[in-house]
Amino acid sequence: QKHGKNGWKLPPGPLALPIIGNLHELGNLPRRNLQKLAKKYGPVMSIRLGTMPAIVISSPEAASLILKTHDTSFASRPRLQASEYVTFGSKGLAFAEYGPYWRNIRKLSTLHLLSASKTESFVWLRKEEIGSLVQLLKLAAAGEVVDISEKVGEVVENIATTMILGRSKDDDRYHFKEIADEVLKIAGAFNLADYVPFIGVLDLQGLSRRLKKASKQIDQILEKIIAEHELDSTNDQHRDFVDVLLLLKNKPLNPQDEHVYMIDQTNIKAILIDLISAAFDTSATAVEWTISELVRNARVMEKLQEEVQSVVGMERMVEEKDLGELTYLNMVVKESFRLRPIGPLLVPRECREDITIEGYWIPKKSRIIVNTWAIGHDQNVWSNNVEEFYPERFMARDIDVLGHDFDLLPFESGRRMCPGVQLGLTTVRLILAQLVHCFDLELHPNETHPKEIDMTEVFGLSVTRANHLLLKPVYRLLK
Ligand code: HEM
Repeated sequence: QKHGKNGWKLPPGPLALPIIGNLHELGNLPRRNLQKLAKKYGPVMSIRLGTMPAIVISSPEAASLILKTHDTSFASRPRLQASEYVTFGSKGLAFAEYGPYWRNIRKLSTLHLLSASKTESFVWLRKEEIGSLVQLLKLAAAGEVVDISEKVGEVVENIATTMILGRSKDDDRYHFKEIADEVLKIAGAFNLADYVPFIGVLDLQGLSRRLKKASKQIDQILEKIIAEHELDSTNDQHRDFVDVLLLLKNKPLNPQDEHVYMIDQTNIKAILIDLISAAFDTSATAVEWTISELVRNARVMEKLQEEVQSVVGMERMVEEKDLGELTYLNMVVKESFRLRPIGPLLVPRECREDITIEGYWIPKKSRIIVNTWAIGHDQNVWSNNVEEFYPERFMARDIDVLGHDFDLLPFESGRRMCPGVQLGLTTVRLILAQLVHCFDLELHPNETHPKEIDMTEVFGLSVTRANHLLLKPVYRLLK
């Protein structure tokens, strides 16, 4: 259907095939193919994903219309098979339908886990975990090649699991990383079950099978964790987020709501796995891509090391309180988000009502895809050196990453904006500053030139490195 009420038309877009719509045009790198199509059809483009209408947004102005001017109309999420399986019927936070349940869960996760003051209260944890990473690399610094991706992944995992789940008695950190990676890969795939339900049941991509397996594993681990917490409920000195949720179990989330929501064991598991998956991959991936770019761009690496050295000196490690003074580091992180956004197509939203924007009709239930990668690679928004890793471009442009500037949206903007932004930014900046300050990161002996570093990507809800980043750390502090 091309027309809405009063003859309003859908935004322009490519012709859609029967049944599959435009799914065949997405290819292995959907963000690039969608960018090419948007160059032809415009920044508000209409496509069909199987039987579902979708709107692709590819300019800062159009993103501002969707995420700011009409934010409430676009603040829901589609029901994806991945979130149905993994978060027990989308009962978590990230894929919950817009409404009072989502609002309450978001509020309580922010209050008890993600607010600026909560993030601040875990300074000791980041110091301990990143400190252990430095010690480990120092031991290897005699010339060994280190799997930086794995080590950074472990640090981020330990920080997130300790904040959310507390410390396990036997120090078994539950090994969520692989499961979280798998879940995000599947959630980001264009799953036929979500778009052409009658073909989806055949599970031609094998995604349903993988989801069932992951969901079973997640369930078993979370049941174990919750049981451990219930046994240990007398100890209220070290209350973690699971304890907070257990205290709220089977009680009304907000007695003033018209429909009063309670959280039971299933809701608790859904909220936990949602937060764990959202926290892991994102921060670790941001660190990996930024280090990869720094090693490829020796000039930027040197300038960053000089900045940290001038603020911190060579006698000690970086402290979290130093971060505010590291302005070049901030530019480096922003440039990394621009060039290699962690979520290039962000997390899909769903339109809650029929609406007309800029004279175009957007039908209720349309998927909204914001192509932040296309915005970051648009020469009209930046300049003609968009492919270059050039942090200095932020010297002349006072752009923040907190959703006020639609040119750069790593955490998106509006009601569904990432609530983990403080935690994510602090963790990413601190790990980066510490690694480049304590070590010179040299190439793997098989790579003779920095530009040879393999930068192959795997597409998912977040875009990760296909192969681990292997480097040789050489300790450089005086102590
Ligand atoms: C560098 C790190 C991170 C990046 C780049 C990032 C990015 C994003 C993006 C793009 C979204 C989609 C927002 C939208 O659709 O409007 C999102 C949502 C979300 N993020 Fe993050 N994130 C990061 C770290 C974290 C951390 C550490 C947490 C902590 C648990 C977290 C929790 C969430 C949650 C719960 C949502 C869903 C919010 C909702 O639907 O209401 N993120 N994130």
